[in-house]
Amino acid sequence: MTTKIAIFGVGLIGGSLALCFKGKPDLYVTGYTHLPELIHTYQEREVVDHATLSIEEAALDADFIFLCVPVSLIGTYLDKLSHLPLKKGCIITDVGSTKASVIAHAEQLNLDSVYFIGGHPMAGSERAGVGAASALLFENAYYVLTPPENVPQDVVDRLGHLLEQTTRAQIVKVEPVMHDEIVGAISHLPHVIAVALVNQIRQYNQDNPLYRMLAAGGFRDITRIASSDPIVWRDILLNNRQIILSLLEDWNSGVADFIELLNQQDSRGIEEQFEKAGAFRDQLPERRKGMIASLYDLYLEVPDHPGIIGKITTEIGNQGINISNVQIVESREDVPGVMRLSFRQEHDMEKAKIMLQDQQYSVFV
Ligand SMILES: NC(=O)c1ccc[n+]([C@@H]2O[C@H](COP(=O)([O-])OP(=O)(O)OC[C@H]3O[C@@H](n4cnc5c(N)ncnc54)[C@H](O)[C@@H]3O)[C@@H](O)[C@H]2O)c1
Ligand SMILES: O=C(O)C(=O)C[C@]1(C(=O)O)C=C[C@@H](O)C=C1
Repeated sequence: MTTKIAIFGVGLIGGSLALCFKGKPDLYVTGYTHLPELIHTYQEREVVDHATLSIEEAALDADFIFLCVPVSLIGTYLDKLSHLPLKKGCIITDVGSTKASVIAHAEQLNLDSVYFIGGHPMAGSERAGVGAASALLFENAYYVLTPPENVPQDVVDRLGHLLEQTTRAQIVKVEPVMHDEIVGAISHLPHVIAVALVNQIRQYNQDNPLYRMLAAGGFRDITRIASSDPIVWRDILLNNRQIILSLLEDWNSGVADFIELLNQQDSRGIEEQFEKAGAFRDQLPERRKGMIASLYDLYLEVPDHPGIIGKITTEIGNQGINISNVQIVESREDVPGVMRLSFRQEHDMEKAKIMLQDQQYSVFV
């Protein structure tokens, strides 16, 4: 019998889940979007079996519903679904980066013979949208589930089994408030710090462009996540604000400690900070999945000619090479624009590189 899965919000996470489910025996994936223009994109990229603008069409006969929209919209869609005659036994879950408020919202609803189980895959990227989706995103990552006590174990197992089989992630159960505290510290706080740091340097750079020019590995390593989606992160930070505010107080006291060490010229104290941090960081689990490696990037300088982007992408497409994402990284009047082409397969990137170099483009990986 076919298991029907509805995905609301086929972006980075929803699209990656869709790619994990699609094509597996007896699974049928429907993608819901509120934007008509995205229907075509989903079909073109073949991420779902069917795409629709109708909540009812996606949800009414679904066995599983995944809410993969920004955090502030999860409650809105839960409300809408709670008024529909969903299939008996349907499991609704979400992928939101915060859990306590979502669970509290679901508990207030009168869900009749359907279940809500909170979820959060601990994998992602600074990229957004279906173009960045990858079937490999969750491989070996932890996938948190926060099942309410009144949901029977066999129902939780049904969701866990589907996810383990298709995403190859490892399921872990965590209580919602503890989830928000821990994820606040290891994910939300780092995003705030990265953004504040980049904005600090951005201001210095306004007076002296050497800042950006000389920025090397250290700055890039600590700031990748500063390029994350503003709407997704606005929602996460506002939703988890009490916990993040308290974490920022601790952060301030860590900064104050450093100021003191420098004021005192405390060499041993500074060494100790690095020693303690290094010892802890070295114990982090090995990278557990292919997140960034799931996309292979090629950069090329493009002259400022109308239609140049279409020309390049069409020529690559004509060679049978699949591009996963296209982005203009830089466009100023006095320098050529830099175009980033992302590929899911390394051999696609290599083929495109050779083709573009043959055409005298300046290409770098
Ligand atoms: N980005 C990450 O690294 C990451 C990791 C784990 C979980 N999450 C969570 O996953 C969820 C989705 O984030 P994402 O990174 O995939 O973002 P995304 O921007 O790539 O995808 C969001 C999707 O929601 C859709 N959407 C936006 N407004 C909508 C509306 N009003 N109605 C219906 N659909 C709407 C968008 O069209 C898009 O398909 C968020 O709740 C986020 O907290 C993100
Ligand atoms: O690797 C990244 O780019 C991410 O932002 C992934 C990340 C994280 O902070 O680790 C971001 C948000 C999530 O909810 C889970 C994972």
